[in-house]
Amino acid sequence: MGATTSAHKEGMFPMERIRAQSWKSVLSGIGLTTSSLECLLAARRALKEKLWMPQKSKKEGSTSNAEDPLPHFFSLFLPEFPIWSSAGTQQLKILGFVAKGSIGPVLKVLDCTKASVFAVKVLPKMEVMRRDTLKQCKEEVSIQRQISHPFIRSIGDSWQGKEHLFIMCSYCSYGDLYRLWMSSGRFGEETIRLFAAELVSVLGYLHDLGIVHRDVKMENILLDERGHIKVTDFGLSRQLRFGERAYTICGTLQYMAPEVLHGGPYNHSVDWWSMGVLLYALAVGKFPVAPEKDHMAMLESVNQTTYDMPANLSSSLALLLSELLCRNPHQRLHHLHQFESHLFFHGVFFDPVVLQKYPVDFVVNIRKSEPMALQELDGFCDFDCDLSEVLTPPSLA
Ligand SMILES: Nc1ncnc2c1ncn2[C@@H]1O[C@H](COP(=O)(O)OP(=O)(O)OP(=O)(O)O)[C@@H](O)[C@H]1O
Repeated sequence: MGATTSAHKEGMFPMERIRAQSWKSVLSGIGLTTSSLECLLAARRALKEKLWMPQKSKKEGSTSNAEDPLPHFFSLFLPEFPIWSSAGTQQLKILGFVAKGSIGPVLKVLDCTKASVFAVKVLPKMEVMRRDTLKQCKEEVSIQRQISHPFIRSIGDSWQGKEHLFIMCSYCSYGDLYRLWMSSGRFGEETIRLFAAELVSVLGYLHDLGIVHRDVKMENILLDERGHIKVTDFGLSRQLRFGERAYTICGTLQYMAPEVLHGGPYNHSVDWWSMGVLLYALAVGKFPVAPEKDHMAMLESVNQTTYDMPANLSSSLALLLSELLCRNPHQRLHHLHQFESHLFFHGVFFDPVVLQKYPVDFVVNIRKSEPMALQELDGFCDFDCDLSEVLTPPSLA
């Protein structure tokens, strides 16, 4: 549900942006041309031959390849993804398959040297290139390395093998908010208040650093073993200097603010709109505006729909939702002090230490009765093997 999209065309007018969607222009946008992609593929083929036929090279009397230039298929992903030898991953034991990400699977692993469990996101390099998400993957790692917050999933390590990129981070045993919402339906206002306060604390922190997340949605909010949130997926995030505006149509259609759907200009306020969509769905059990086939139709729908505010919502929550789902970004709530003084948050301290003090009973109780199922991965011994052969088709479909 809710696929993430990005137009990758900052600084252009909407119609130009749409016309410029040919794959050549997309490639040039990340510094790759058609011929450089061909070079890349050739380099990859040559590399494969070299790596997969070491015996043959030795027999033919080839010397050490230590002076060879770094093949493209490695250097493209540096420095965010350093090269690890397979020996480097030997202390990692794969415990199971967690979920299917948009590009590749997420695995649960045990780091035997630290005796701790992590999640490893596995991104096939060819798929990253094919989908033009190289910049996104590198951005995800570099932004996550700059930030540290109790309600943001921390990144442990990132590296590359022959075929894949790997991002290792703290493991969130209760899955994501979307799965919880699907299994439980509407949330009570106490739980919404806590999640909303935690999310306000994260977005306030990011915005103070100039970072706009641009893909706030239930699937990108993980839950730790005490039920607290861990915001993830910084692949579409961007740092905006003071007064700077963005223009890229990106994010997840149903969560996009009208000014994003319009093609900008927009700023950090778009994250507050997305938070409004998310809280509305948690409280009401459905999205404020039904999904449409593309961003033009979605914009029309967002501009025309007057969303229902069910009578059973408290007036303070209804007020908060309407102030977040405000089409005019200048009138939308966007300052921490506006939340601190809001009726819905009466008595709430926006301090992560205080917010984390108690486990979130609602989450813990649901997860106790419905533990997360992990698919076992028999025979998965090499991190860099062909994943499609190891994972059964239904989970990767
Ligand atoms: N650290 C983690 N602990 C537990 N589960 C995780 C973790 N990271 C990711 N997941 C699970 O894997 C899913 C996909 O992860 P993630 O969102 O990082 O991948 P993605 O490829 O960026 O997907 P998308 O672009 O669709 O958001 C998450 O929705 C979540 O269910």
